[in-house]
Amino acid sequence: MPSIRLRSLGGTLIPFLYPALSDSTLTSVARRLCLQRHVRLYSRCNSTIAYPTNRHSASSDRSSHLDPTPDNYSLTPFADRCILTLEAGAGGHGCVSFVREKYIEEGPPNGGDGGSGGNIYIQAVRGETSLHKLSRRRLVKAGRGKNGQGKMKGGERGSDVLITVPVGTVVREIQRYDPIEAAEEAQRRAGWFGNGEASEEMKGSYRKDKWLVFPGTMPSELSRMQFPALPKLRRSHFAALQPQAPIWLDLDKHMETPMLLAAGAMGGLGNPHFITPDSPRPKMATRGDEAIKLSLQLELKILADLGLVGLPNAGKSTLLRALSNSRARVGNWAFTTLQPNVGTVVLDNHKGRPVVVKRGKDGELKENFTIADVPGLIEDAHLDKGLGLGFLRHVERAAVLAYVIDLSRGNAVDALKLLWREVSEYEALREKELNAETERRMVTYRPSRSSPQPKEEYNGLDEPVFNSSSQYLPTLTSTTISSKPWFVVATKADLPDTQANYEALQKYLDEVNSGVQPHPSTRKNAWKRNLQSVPVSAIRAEGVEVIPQLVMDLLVE
Ligand SMILES: Nc1nc2c(ncn2[C@@H]2O[C@H](COP(=O)(O)OP(=O)(O)OP(=O)(O)O)[C@@H](O)[C@H]2O)c(=O)[nH]1
Ligand SMILES: [Mg+2]
Repeated sequence: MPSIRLRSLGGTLIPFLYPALSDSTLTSVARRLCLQRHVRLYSRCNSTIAYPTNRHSASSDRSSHLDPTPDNYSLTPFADRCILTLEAGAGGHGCVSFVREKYIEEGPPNGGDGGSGGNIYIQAVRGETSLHKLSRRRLVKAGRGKNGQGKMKGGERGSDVLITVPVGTVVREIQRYDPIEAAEEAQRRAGWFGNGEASEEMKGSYRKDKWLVFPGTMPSELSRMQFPALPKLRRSHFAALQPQAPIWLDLDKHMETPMLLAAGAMGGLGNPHFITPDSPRPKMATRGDEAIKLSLQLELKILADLGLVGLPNAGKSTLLRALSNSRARVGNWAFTTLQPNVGTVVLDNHKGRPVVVKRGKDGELKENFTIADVPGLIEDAHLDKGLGLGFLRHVERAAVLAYVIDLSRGNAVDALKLLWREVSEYEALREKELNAETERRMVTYRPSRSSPQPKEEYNGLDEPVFNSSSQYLPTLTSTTISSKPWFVVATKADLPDTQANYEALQKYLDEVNSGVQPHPSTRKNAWKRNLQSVPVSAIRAEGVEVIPQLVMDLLVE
């Protein structure tokens, strides 16, 4: 089949898009893009794209992928925020039991200890993409330890629970109830904790919530029974592995092993623990401890390499389909996309030489990169109009941003400025939020494993303790949006009368490059090295070939 360089279809010259630009201007665009390779790509694309006479035969698969019917899409349940309550496992009760054997009339005590409660772990794993399962679950409880049994049998440990989350999840603590800390606090307030010993008052009293007695003990007998002092509060040895309170984790990497969030409580003590010379057959055991409860907020911020930002109906999802195997929904109306879509662009198709080869910053050969497509932004999105702003957090952490501009709808330069205005507003909002959060974290309340304070120093107020060390503070900011590398994808370039719009857009970017025009974000440290616009027809997959190389070049910056 002959390959056709220029062909008129519906008044549009194909390929590629703007033949007027193809010889002189295109070479200069390519130079601007530092894309000598791309010229090859362009020219290869020009010389190899061949349109069959019947457009719908050979290319029907491809075109139906890029211009699908509105119902041809895959929709996976998605949630990017959720609040979870975690309850580590409570401890099992200790057992009151005695040896019963022939010829041993009153056997010694042999009640086993209760098992400790299960732990709750978290792990960020690559395969997960959404928090929807957790948002439905709301309460996560680890297993309770089993009770101890006779013959000195200790109770089994409660079952652990593992929460798996997508890579990119940020975990923040909202509330915490630590029974040990609460008990220590209560003791301190009551003045029992002067020298770390329980006072005489605590001895001899029966507390239903702490003690278990031999079954069948009569109330009258109970009142005569002498109870020893309650054993010291114990933390499970796992508790040392819990993250520092208040929890703030940024799980931005795949984790090989789970991380402990909440350790289970200790089990109660069996009756042999309470043997004294005066009471060789104690009829009491302690109940298992209550476990820690945490309320956490989980927020997913997708970690894609390229984020697509654009007005509704600009063609973002079509572009994503053209670059990857994504089945994002496409439709000729605003807000077709209601939740973020992530697609993966495979650079090495494993058919001979890789299409694009680049080593990442860490020297690792990159075989693919990911693209996040989010709902469109509209004017005044920062005033909570439309959907896009709420979803901008998913492109906030993308390494490179692509502003997708529809060339067939109004002035492309105005559209780009509008997008930047909204993105800048979002950035300002985020900065405020981060500052407030940093302040909040600089003032932390008494850490959970604090040693009891001497009585005279304790003034009875819940006074915040200033945490002068910042070593536990995680890095709060990723790169600000305006300082990320970015470029413009000018879509729908196949439509008539779009060429002038594209030229004006590129002229504007050149002027920003050279400093004649201010950066559209109006920020000081905004990125403006080699600003470029790439004209494409996503619906025909024309011109999109240069994007992977361009992204890879910018990723290494
Ligand atoms: N002619 C032409 N039409 C396109 C092109 N890209 C997208 N379209 C059409 O533009 C319409 C909108 O495309 P989408 O990809 O859904 O746009 P979007 O930016 O994802 O829209 P929202 O999800 O609503 O923000 C669809 O009817 C597409 O077929 C293109 O390059 N050329
Ligand atoms: Mg879309």
